[in-house]
Amino acid sequence: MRVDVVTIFPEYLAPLGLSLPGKAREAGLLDLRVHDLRDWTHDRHRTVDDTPYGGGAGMVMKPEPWGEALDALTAEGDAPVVVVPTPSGEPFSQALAADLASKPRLLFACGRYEGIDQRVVDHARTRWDVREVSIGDYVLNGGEVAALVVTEAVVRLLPGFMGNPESLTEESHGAAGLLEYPVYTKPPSWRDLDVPDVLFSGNHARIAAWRHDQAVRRTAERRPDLLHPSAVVDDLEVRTVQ
Ligand SMILES: Nc1ccccc1-c1cnco1
Repeated sequence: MRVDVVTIFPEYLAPLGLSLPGKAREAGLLDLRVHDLRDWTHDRHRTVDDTPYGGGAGMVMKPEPWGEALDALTAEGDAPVVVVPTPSGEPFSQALAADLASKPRLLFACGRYEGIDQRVVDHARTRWDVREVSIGDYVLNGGEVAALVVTEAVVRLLPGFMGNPESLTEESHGAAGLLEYPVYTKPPSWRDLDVPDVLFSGNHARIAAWRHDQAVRRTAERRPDLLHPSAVVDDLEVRTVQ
């Protein structure tokens, strides 16, 4: 997969060179290219923003640099899915991560200030698959953090990336659609807190059943919205109030 990130803060994306995505790059699974939007400006101050039409606080990112950047970056290679992080976007989810992981190329357009001139997105939609994506209902200063989040969630799903793809099924929001069960390691007792006996039983069917039950209970307690209405947890019957 090729991932292009266009930003006025390229150094913000440095963490992508570390850990998970870094490993993916070494393995040749990820071709990551970070670009400075100001490379597509032509004035002495390398201007990327201006005051908003209609008045109001803050500045808006000018369309011209974005148009030139997208033109230049899409002149070669696969047509990208253009991912625009924005608080007004569709909520990012594991399902969306899986969808994006199936694409040959992503191009993140990271906005700052009060946002990018709407015509950039409108024009991009005439040429590419554009996904406006929110990583949550809170305010950030720009799209770079969201690009880091989405890239990590997508890259770890690439075939050949995770050493043990089985773990993808049991983690929170994995294939099982549940939160993950509690995990333990040595020592068997720590500050008077003991590891559940079932995990020492050696009975793999019993351990698997206990883990599934813990995952369902935890999901019912913390995220009943993830459970189907018909799910029943022992004496806990999860109902949705219509
Ligand atoms: N708040 C923001 C400001 C700029 C670009 C993205 C965001 C964002 C994305 N997901 C939540 O917020």
